[in-house]
Amino acid sequence: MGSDLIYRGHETQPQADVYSPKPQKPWLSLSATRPIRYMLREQRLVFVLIGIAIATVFFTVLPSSPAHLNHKYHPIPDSYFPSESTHLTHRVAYEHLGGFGAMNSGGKVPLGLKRKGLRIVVTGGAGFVGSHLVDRLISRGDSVIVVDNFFTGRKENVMHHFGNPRFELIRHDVVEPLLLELCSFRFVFSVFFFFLWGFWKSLILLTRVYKTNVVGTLNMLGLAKRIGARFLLTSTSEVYGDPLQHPQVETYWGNVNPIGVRSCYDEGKRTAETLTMDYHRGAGVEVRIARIFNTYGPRMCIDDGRVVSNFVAQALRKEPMTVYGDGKQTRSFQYVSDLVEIPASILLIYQLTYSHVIRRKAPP
Ligand SMILES: O=c1ccn([C@@H]2O[C@H](COP(=O)(O)OP(=O)(O)O[C@H]3OC[C@@H](O)[C@H](O)[C@H]3O)[C@@H](O)[C@H]2O)c(=O)[nH]1
Repeated sequence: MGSDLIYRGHETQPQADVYSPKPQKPWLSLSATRPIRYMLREQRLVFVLIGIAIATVFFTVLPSSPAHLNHKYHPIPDSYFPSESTHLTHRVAYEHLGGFGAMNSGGKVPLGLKRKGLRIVVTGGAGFVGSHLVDRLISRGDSVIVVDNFFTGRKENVMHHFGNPRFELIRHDVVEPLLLELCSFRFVFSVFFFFLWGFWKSLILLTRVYKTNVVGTLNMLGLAKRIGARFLLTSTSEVYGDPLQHPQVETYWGNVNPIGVRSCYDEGKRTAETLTMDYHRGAGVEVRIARIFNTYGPRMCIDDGRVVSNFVAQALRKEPMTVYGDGKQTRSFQYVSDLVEIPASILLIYQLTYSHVIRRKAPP
């Protein structure tokens, strides 16, 4: 009976924790429309529309790069290539926008930001002109890989860059292929093979001059093509040979003796120019050719046989200066630091819409 005294009132209480499913809501419930109603109520929609309008104006009305950079192909102007090349079209710098061309090509570099350095391979970079170019490139913030076999180049010309993380030196002869793996970078190549008459005078070395200019240029063009780099050939005024026209303009084809004593250099550079233009026309490699005239300055070899070094050496030894021939020949001379401003700036000119032969020559 005791059990009768037990309170059993709870058995009659409603079961609060019994599961009772909520009624199904329609698919587009009130909670789903709540943000919309909020936006309408708070007039947020106006701000959203204003934002979209600003973005539209920014990305469509204002071009991301200057109009002249939006063209993919441009004819080569007649004034530079009066032969069959005038009818050809070719690629231009800003097609390589994934690489170094992207750096300054769009005109949208925020004010105050420094230019991103280029990655440049300079062959012959330990030589007279090459080392001055390397100095110039490093000083403006570029990264440089010098390739040199030290035939005429000297380690002392670039030693002051040792330890700089933006400088590398490779002992290599460009006559052999250079299998650098440079994926994801866009390098620029400068090729320096200058003719030092006092040095290259034996038969074996004269044939070597030709081979270096031709096979070396071919190898470097192949590398430039493989990695999608811009290529600068440093050519020479000697492609005009013994010119019949003064001053020489880019459209003048020269007067070269193919069997002359210095023809290995003249013809070697002429072939190098031919190869450069063939890689441009046939493979779309973007190229520059700079025809450099008589250059002097620090790091010249005193015995390289050129007129400035010869005269200086003879003056220092208090010997008479030797004037070859009738002495009526003329030259334009330039100081090396003036010269290297030109290739350095060539590499930066993204606005150039055609490959360009640039003849660097001081006024006579
Ligand atoms: O002792 C000398 C040396 C040279 N000369 C004359 O001086 C003139 C200049 O001769 P250089 O040997 O200095 O050089 P060049 O101007 O012919 O070529 C030079 O400049 C262009 C570069 O591409 C060449 O690599 C470089 O040799 C020539 O007419 C030469 O006959 C002399 O009268 N005396």
